Amino acid sequence: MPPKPRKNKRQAESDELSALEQRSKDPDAFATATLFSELPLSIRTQEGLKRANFIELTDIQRKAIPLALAGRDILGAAKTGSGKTLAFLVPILELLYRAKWSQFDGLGALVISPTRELAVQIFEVLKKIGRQHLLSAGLIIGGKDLIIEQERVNRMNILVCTPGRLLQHMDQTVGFDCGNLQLLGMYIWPNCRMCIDMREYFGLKMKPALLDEADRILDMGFEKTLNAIIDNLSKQRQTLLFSATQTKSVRDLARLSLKNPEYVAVHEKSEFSTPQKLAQHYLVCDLPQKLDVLFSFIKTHLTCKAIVFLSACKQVRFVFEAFCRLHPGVPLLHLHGKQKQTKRVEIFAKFVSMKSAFLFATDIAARGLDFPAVDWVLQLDCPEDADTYIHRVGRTARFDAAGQALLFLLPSEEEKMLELLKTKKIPVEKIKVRQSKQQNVQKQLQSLCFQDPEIKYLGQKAFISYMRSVYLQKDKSVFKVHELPTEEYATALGLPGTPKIKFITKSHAKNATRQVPKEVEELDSSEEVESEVEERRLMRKKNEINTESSTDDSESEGKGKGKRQLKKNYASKPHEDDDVEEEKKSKVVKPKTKVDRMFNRKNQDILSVHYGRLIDREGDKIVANEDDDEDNFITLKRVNHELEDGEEAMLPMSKRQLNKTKKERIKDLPKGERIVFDDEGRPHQIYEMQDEKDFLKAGDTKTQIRRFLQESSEAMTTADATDKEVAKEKRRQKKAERKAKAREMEGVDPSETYSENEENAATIQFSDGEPEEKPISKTKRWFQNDEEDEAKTRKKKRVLEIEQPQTLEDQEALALRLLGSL
Ligand SMILES: Nc1ncnc2c1ncn2[C@@H]1O[C@H](COP(=O)(O)OP(=O)(O)OP(=O)(O)O)[C@@H](O)[C@H]1O
Repeated sequence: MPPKPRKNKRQAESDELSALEQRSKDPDAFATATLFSELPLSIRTQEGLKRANFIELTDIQRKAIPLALAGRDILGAAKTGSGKTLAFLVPILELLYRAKWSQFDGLGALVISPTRELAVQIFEVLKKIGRQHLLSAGLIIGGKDLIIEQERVNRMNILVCTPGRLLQHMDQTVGFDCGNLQLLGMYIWPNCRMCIDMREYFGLKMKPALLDEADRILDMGFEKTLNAIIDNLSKQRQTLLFSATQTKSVRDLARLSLKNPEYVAVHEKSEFSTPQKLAQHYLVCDLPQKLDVLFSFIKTHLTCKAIVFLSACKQVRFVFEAFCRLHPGVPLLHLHGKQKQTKRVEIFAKFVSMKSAFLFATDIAARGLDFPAVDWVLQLDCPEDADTYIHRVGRTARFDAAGQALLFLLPSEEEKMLELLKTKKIPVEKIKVRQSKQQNVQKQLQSLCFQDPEIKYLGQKAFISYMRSVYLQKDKSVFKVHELPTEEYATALGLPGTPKIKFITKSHAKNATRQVPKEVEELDSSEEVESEVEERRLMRKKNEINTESSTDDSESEGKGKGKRQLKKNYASKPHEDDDVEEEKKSKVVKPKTKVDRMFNRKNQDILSVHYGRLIDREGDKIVANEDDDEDNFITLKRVNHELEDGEEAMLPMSKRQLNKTKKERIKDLPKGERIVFDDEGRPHQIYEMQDEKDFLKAGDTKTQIRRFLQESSEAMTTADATDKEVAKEKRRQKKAERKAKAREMEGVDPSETYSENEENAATIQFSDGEPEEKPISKTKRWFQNDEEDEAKTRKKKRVLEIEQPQTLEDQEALALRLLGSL
């Protein structure tokens, strides 16, 4: 008897699996493979890859996939854009398929991504190549409906997720079980303190797991999260770890953590660690000229697609908002960690789909994200280190494409940064800006700041954020905060004055007067970063006119002495505030008038109001006292240098306020008042006491009491009469309605008679100037005629007058009459 076709199919599948199993045992046999079709992959995977247009293997894929299919742990290193995602997604699909994984086996593979964008991206690739498989896959990232996820998560075989959300499900979702997990994929980025934690995790706790890209973004909070996640997972896993940067850390990871891992490094023929088709340039430019050069670049590259990296969210916001108002002639976008997740994903998708656009971004966009066809990567602010540089430029020249990169360096950064790049084998070529092509946007920015307090506020925050980011950089040989021309930079941003930045409290002043600390870690928690916005130039002008002295200033001068001393010691000459210097030299307190103080206060108000009103443009979140660092979840750029919450003064404050302690400031806050509202909604103080003299003007107390009683009783009588009238009217209306209803029941058209309120019973239409009364009636349909109307009325009028039956006989008679009438 011939076998049933279904059995045939099953048999064929099982034959295929055993053949694949057999072929996978010798990974060396695929050392020269160039196509996916040459690898021992199932027909389903082959089909998925073909449909997604993945035909040829990249180097890392050729080396890593056969090893992973043979069940080996892998530590891979390959340049950005070299196709590492497929190098771990293909084995996930294949290994689960070979294990005949079904919906009843639960979760088989987990890919943990540090950023939601990256998770979305991986999931998209997985969907493409896995469409022929019967496995279920889900994306669980923060910012989505947890309940919906909870309903589905238990049915998934592969999950791509972010760590926080995964842990949430582990804690809260009933039945969520990772005990059967075969593969764990994770983006762990070395070259940071997280790597040290990761080494411990993998070295001491983890058995083979599937990992992808080691790097930096994970924050300290992740340490605990990861710990908790790992505890929940099964111990039977396979590890594949990939990194774009071949750091010692990755090798350490291999030595310490994995059992006999294969170290797969893809060294292209070129001796450089960045893609061959990537042309890399740098230019040296003074800080105040940076925006001019950037704007000129945009104006001369209107058809390009580019990413501009800046060091802080607030800088991104300022440059984006300001440049949007300057209308450069190309779409501008911005992406940073303070935006809501949905907005970030939306912007990401928008930029992906655009042909020409400039995206201003923080390092949130530097790693892992695959923006197709990016022509240029500009680094307006110097990257933290050479690895960050590699990741940033890796957003262009991806896979087979060509790309260009331009790094902006300050004169003080040039020498050391170039050294760093050289040690990492990154070839960069110096270029010069053609002065004839350079535009000056300083005047436009100044006028923007003058017209729009929001822009001014953002500019001030951008200034402070930039300064802070430079100050917090670990490599002080590259980043020299004291060499920055602060005043010129503030002017270049269009600001009317230089926001004052002090990096230390009075308590720290004595120690700090000697030298600038080399490492920021040395500073203890009492360290304070203060920001104060001063309209110095305007104030100076006003002071010249008016010479009235002010006690306010002398006070703040005295109190602020320590800080100024500090400033002197910290800041280099160009950084020094001219006004402060002048004041010090003359030892005379500059006078300030009442008007000046009012102006100052008024301006502060404007800023506060605008700060509060700052638009939630494109989903940006503005949180008071928030840090400049990226999204808490994904980044902690310099973990050890984190400033304490609230250290940065967000709202502009007067000097006197700044010199007060927190307690004193709270004391100064206005006390609340109790207010009562009358019937008309007018506010009144709870006790409105009148002055006695004024009170007696209206007569003595007794007379006033009598008058009050009389007036009150009169008012009450009038109110009583009105109430009665209203009640009477209501009764009359009700009566009329009842009567109308009764007539209707009797079959009489209520419009034929006038009710007591006859004017309400009919609508009045005007024709030929004469009012004409027309009874309300339903508009006739197109198929109705007058005869039908009459018939209806006749039918309605056939009402049986029935007397209430008293006895059984009466009821019988009534029944007969009713029957007879039908
Ligand atoms: N075999 C292939 N054939 C064609 N295109 C490929 C292939 N492998 C990867 N790509 C494409 O190359 C680009 C980069 O791939 P991928 O994002 O996996 O690189 P990566 O090494 O993970 O980069 P990064 O280190 O920046 O995260 C993607 O657009 C991807 O679609």
